[in-house]
Formats: sequence, structure tokens, C-alpha cells
Amino acid sequence: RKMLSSGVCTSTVQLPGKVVVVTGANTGIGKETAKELAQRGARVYLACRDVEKGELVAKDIQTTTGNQQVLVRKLDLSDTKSIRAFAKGFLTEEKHLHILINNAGVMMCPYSKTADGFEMHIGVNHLGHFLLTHLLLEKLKESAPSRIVNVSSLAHHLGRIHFHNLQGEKFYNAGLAYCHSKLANILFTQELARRLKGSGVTTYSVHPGTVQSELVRHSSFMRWMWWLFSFFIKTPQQGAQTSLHCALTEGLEILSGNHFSDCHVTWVSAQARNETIARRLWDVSCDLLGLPMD
Ligand SMILES: NC(=O)c1ccc[n+]([C@@H]2O[C@H](COP(=O)([O-])OP(=O)(O)OC[C@H]3O[C@@H](n4cnc5c(N)ncnc54)[C@H](O)[C@@H]3O)[C@@H](O)[C@H]2O)c1
Repeated sequence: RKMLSSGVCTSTVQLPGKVVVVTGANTGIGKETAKELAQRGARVYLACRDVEKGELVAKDIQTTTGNQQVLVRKLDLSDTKSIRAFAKGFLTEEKHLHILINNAGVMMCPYSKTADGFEMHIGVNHLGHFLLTHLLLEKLKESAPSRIVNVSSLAHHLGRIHFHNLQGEKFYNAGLAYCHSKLANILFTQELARRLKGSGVTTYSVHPGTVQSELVRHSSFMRWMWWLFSFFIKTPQQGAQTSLHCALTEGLEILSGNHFSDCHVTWVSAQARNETIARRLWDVSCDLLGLPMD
């Protein structure tokens, strides 16, 4: 595991007075990301589906970092009502938002739908975060310089955005559905970066590496693969490094819209670079979520 620690966030930036939201912060990469941001003095919101689990993690982070400003708020990305309620609560209680880490994700779950009828992978991983970001965007702009980090995956290389099958209505494969949603994370990041030019808000997508976590819970094949290659698999703390690099490193603003792995800009698939698809996905997402297209 030491061999794989090449991608380490070396930023020494401290975050007193800064406000951070991390989605899916009660396990895995999100938990380690939140812990490090708390260690640096930020007020950290753990946006979690399971508030009880979140509270245990918040206590743990408070104890290890000595930072009491670790707060848990309910956020279920598979329900737009919950996303709107989270945003409303957050906007009422906080004046600023400096860092938003869109980290939560589901992988290879059996075919199922969100409360709003979206296929689960595209619904949670893409549309849920799309709506959350949209609702928090004014606050991020007011708090500039601020950053949005979208946790995607190398798996996006196998993804394709088929607009006629966005919800798996014609064909569904759980593994591919995950890949499509991670491609959507990158397209979203690039279009968002274009739209945010000059606003002081920058955005980055991330491949965290292959990381030991609960993500593989739905697939016994993937659990077996993880076990087989466990020596090469990163710890969640190592997996958090690239998100932290994009959230913290000074002077990264000129790289807004880029995709990072091991704390370096890395290449993405041809479709992930396609501006036309990115723009259309933006419009389709607004349409599905009932947001104005501007
Ligand atoms: N583990 C890996 O090897 C790997 C590789 C590439 C990308 N990623 C990405 O990293 C991110 C974090 O994954 P992880 O590996 O830490 O897995 P994990 O399963 O430990 O964490 C995912 C988090 O998302 C939360 N979540 C799931 N559905 C949610 C919902 N509806 N509402 C709110 N929260 C929800 C979970 O509760 C959990 O806290 C994901 O976006 C994943 O796609 C992971």
C-alpha cells in the first residue's frame, strides 16, 4: 500500500472559518475526506442518508481532530425532496459554502428507481448531485473563491450517454449503469466549469483510485476481485487524497474542469470530452429535475 501512496495531497492549506459539505461522508473515501478537512479547521457538514451512522462518525472525527464543528445533516440523494430540504436547511443556517465535495455514490445495485422515478445510478450519482450543486451554487458564488469536487471514476471509460436509454428503459446492466453515471459526473464537471468561468467558483472531477470501501456491497464478484487484489488496493485515506488535492491545493483554479487521478490531471474518454454531449446532458438533467435551462 505504501507503493501506491504516490498521489498524496501535499497542500498545507488550513481552513479556519471555511465551510465544507461532503456527501456520503459516513463511510469510505467521504469519511476520510471529511476527517482531513476537519483536521484543517473547517466547519464540516456530513451530508448523510443515515443520520445515526453519521452522528457516530461525527463523534469519531471530533475526538480524533479536536474540531467540534463537525455537523450531520440528512441528505438522501435518491429523493429530490430530501435534497431540497437539505439545501433549504443549509442555506438558512450558513452564510458561506467554500467547498462542496460530491462524493456519495452507489455501484452495481440491482435495477431500482429513486423516489422521483430515476434509475438509481444516474439518479443518485449524477442527478442527485446535479440538483444539490444547483441549489447551493449561489452560496458558493457568494463565498468565492470556492470549489466543487465531483468524485467520478476510471470506470467512466466504459460509460456512454445514450439519451434514449438514460434511465435504463431499453437496456440495463448494473455495471454499465455505474459507468454511465460516472461519465455523467465528468461531463457535468466540464460543463459546470465552462458556465462558472470568471465567477471564482472552480470545479474538478476525480478518480480516487481503487479503494477498499463498502461500495462493492452489491456485487459478490467485485468483493472477490477486491479481496484478490487487496494488496494493490488503496485505503480510504489514500483514496481521499485526490479529492483533498482538488479541494485544497493553491493555484489549481486554471485547471478547473479537469479530471484528476493520483493528484494529477489525467486523460478522460472521448465521450467525456464531448462538449455537445455535455451541454445536452445539462439540458436533459434540468428538464428531468424541473430546473430552468439557462
Ligand atoms: N472504492 C473505489 O474503488 C472507487 C473507485 C472509483 C470511484 N469511487 C467513487 O468514490 C465515491 C465514494 O465511494 P466509496 O468507495 O467511499 O464507497 P462507500 O460505499 O463507502 O461510500 C459511498 C457513500 O455514499 C453514500 N450514499 C449512497 N447512496 C446515497 C444516497 N441515496 N444518498 C446519500 N448518500 C448516499 C453511502 O451511504 C456512503 O456513505 C463514490 O462516488 C464512488 O463512485 C470509488
